Amino acid sequence: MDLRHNEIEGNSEPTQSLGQTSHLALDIGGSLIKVVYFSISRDNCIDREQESSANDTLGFSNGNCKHPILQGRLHFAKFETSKINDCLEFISSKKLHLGGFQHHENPGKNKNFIKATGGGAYKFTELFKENLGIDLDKEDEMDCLVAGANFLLKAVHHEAYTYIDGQKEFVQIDQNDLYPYLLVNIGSGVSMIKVDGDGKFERVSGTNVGGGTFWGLGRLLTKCKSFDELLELSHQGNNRVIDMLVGDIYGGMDYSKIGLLSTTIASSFGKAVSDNKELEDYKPEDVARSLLRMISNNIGQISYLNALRFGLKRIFFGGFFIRGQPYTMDTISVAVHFWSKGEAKAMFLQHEGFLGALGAYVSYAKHSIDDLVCNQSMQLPVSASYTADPNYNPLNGDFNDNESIQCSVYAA
Ligand SMILES: Nc1ncnc2c1ncn2[C@@H]1O[C@H](COP(=O)(O)OP(=O)(O)O)[C@@H](O)[C@H]1O
Ligand SMILES: CC(C)(COP(=O)(O)O)[C@@H](O)C(=O)NCCC(=O)O
Repeated sequence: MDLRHNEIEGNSEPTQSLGQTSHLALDIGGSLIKVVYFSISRDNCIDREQESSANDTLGFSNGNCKHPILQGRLHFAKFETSKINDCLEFISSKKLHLGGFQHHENPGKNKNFIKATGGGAYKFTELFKENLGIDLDKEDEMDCLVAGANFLLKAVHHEAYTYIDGQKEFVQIDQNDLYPYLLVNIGSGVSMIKVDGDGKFERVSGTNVGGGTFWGLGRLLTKCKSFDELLELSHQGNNRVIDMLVGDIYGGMDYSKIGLLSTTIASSFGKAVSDNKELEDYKPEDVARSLLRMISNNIGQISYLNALRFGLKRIFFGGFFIRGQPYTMDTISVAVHFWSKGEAKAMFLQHEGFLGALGAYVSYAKHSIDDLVCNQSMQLPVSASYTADPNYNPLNGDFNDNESIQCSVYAA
């Protein structure tokens, strides 16, 4: 299934007004390739020369102003890593790879590169070279996850939100009170990163029971052909058909002495032990629901324990496993709330799956201008405004269906 996101209305084609003005960064993960690219929505470079002559910088070889602030949008797309050729075709068809950077020291050598992170940036280096003629300039995955999260939490107005008991509430983050926090990225696997500042972090834990586990086990147990089909099934299922509840063990009663309600799951998939049924005797939707609950609950608990280790009160969950799905977020939120006795708070991110790709994108900015002959720097603004489709509700759909961030790119 083509995961290509629908092009946002309006001028989403990269324009050529100042030479190639589309920038591209990739996060090639175990399950999904995430693509972030910038394109000018209109050619209104505001020349910063009037603002400050402090910068002695390269002029634009074919632009009409030397220090433009380019108004544009950050676009997001994702592809299954197993269908990497779809991603190559997408990049090629939009000429996104042509807006790249050339190394200053070899101007004669057309050595185009784009920023990439994730394990696939190593695994698919040759494929990108052969198909698009570009080098993948690799950035560390953890660096990018943290840089992407910090950028979003500082730059995007409605980025972080809580979701519990069916209620979604955006959280305004005070930039002076952002750190420390725990970042839990639920991808194929799960990384748990204590973040103390820009570029100051430590990966403190992780688990191999992650998004790939849900997708892999779910596919085997339900015969689903796609992740979306598995997710849809889990919406319809009833986990109590298969999960053994406290009440199933205590004759319908709570085990109140240790604070367990009769409806609390005592043992995931525990009923399958005694029901004397085979897999095909269970509805696939009930299996999918129990699996989603088990994995989400497990991640929520491990996350809380790591937050407890370091006295962290805020846990931000990212990664495409979440997909803004109410049941997933509610399960994680309830787990964190229950185990922390309300001390810790689970929060989610609008751009949950694009943390790494955004981190790779902003890493262009760390190159000094001496290293690059570039069409524009990657200095992203602190105050990108989030331009959402008015009909978009993250609780119903996938973030990157028709979403983008309105932003400006400052030329150094
Ligand atoms: N369309 C999809 N196809 C496959 N997996 C998906 C899809 N949407 C969400 N997922 C979930 O997201 C996980 C991958 O999340 P992601 O953050 O991209 O991690 P990675 O970097 O390992 O690919 C998958 O393991 C799966 O659980
Ligand atoms: C190896 C990874 C960082 C790769 O990231 P991903 O592609 O899963 O987003 C991640 O899969 C992971 O942290 N796995 C868990 C390893 C552990 O048990 O800590």
